[in-house]
Amino acid sequence: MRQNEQAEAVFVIFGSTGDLAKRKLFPSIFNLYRKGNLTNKFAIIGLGRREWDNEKLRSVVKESIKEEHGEAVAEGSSEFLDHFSYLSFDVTDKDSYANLLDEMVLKEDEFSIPGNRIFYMAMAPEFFGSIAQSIYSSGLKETSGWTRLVIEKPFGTDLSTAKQLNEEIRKAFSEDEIYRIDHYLGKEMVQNIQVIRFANAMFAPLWNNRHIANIQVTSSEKLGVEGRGSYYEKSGALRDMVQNHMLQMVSLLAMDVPLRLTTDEIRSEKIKVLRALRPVVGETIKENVVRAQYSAGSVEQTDVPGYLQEDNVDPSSHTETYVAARLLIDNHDWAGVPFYIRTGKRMAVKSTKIVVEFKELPHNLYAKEAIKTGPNLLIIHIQPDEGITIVLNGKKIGSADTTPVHLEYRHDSEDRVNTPEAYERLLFDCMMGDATNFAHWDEVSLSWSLVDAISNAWTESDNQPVSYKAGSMGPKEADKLLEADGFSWWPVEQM
Ligand SMILES: NC(=O)C1=CN([C@@H]2O[C@H](COP(=O)(O)OP(=O)(O)OC[C@H]3O[C@@H](n4cnc5c(N)ncnc54)[C@H](OP(=O)(O)O)[C@@H]3O)[C@@H](O)[C@H]2O)C=CC1
Ligand SMILES: O=C1O[C@H](COP(=O)(O)O)[C@@H](O)[C@H](O)[C@H]1O
Repeated sequence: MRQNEQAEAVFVIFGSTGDLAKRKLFPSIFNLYRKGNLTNKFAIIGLGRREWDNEKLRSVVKESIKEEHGEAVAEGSSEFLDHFSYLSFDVTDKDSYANLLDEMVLKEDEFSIPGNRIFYMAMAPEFFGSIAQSIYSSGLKETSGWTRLVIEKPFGTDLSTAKQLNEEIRKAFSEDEIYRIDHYLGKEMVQNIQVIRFANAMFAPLWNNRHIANIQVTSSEKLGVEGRGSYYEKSGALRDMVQNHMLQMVSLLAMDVPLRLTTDEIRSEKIKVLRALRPVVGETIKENVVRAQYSAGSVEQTDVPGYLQEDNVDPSSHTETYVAARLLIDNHDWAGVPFYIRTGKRMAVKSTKIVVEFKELPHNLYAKEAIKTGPNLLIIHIQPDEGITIVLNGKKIGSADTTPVHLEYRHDSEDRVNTPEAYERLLFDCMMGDATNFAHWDEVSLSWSLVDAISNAWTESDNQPVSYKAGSMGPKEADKLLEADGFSWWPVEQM
């Protein structure tokens, strides 16, 4: 994150009494304040239907600070908490917006804020369009400063609903005022993908189908649906993770070198990748996508129910909790290189990792029948550990044999103390007007097209999810996906 830059704005949180605000937004805003990335010229106006008052909101914010930083820091946060106020507010009631305008003007005056306004939609997506239009029609955008709209996921449930939502918000905000959150784009090591690729002479020339055999992107979770059964039933892993986080990582891995490190140039290269992704349609679904659902099992020695036994889940549901896919990019650099992605809930480990497997040398003197050399790998550890590993072949000490040598760089705990969390980084970028790590509409619409094609092919072929045991690394069908190409998943557990 850039140092010595400070934001001055009123920040309106629609849904400030909810889970996201408490767990992610309040701690992130506090961290920005603590690090000096907010001046005293800021105010947070929290909205929700509950009959809270300023004191109640401040006590919730204080509690979230305490959970992250402990009692002493929370006790010393009163100056920060003074910037928070609360309005009981029903987003469907037009009169509420007039009260909000009064409150904003009051706060701008109190904290000498130069009219900059951020509207953060931390609410159920069905409200996004109408809130944006009410912001516009109630004059909340008429200010001497800038206005920005931050939108949480999910951005639609398919291409058609996403288009409709986009049209609604575009009536009130221009594309460059809209910040569509994908929190993976705020993760330290996701942001590092571009640096690793574009700032290293040892990778840049090799980053193509002449030298790379395949790329594997895994995001596995130990958690189940955690009380979000009704949302997840309609979403499944395909819409919940693939449409956004997984395809964003694929586009960062496959994008061409941008002309400059500007928002427009980077986005335009990412968009080209999404345009070149081969749609998985009709019969090709069977060889390219695995759809699965967890059955009862054990995660960390604790018995857990299967998906069908979770609360608010239809006991005969066909919703997938796991997806693995082979994606192909039809362009000059990537033709013939499979990008394998997999994501699932209730798996053996929480791990997000990228493994880039390089092609073997055409003539390797050391690759003899008895002595096998392995491929070179670049592993990007995104979470829970952060860093990179490069796997090379070296000589086994005292022997003529070769052995894999791991060169590791992991962020140690000292580095990580001051590492901003994804939301903190993204909030700061939004305040600074940097939309690079937010999804442009073209990215959203292209990824929905790909996901809709998969979803339609599943429906047309009456494809049902296969089963995997909770606590495993997914179904055997996902292994076969790679075996068919002569590859296998690199383990993400011990790497
Ligand atoms: N929680 C998370 O970890 C994540 C959440 N998200 C997204 O963030 C958004 C919010 O999620 P989350 O915080 O979990 O949801 P919650 O259900 O916890 O909170 C919903 C919020 O919306 C408010 N609300 C609902 N209806 C109205 C209304 N008519 N007028 C005013 N306020 C209303 C609620 O206030 P009240 O109850 O006081 O009316 C509450 O503050 C969703 O889009 C979700 O997909 C994305 C990633 C992660
Ligand atoms: O967007 C989402 O992401 C989380 C996983 O995020 P992570 O940062 O913990 O990897 C996932 O649990 C959730 O279902 C999904 O909506």
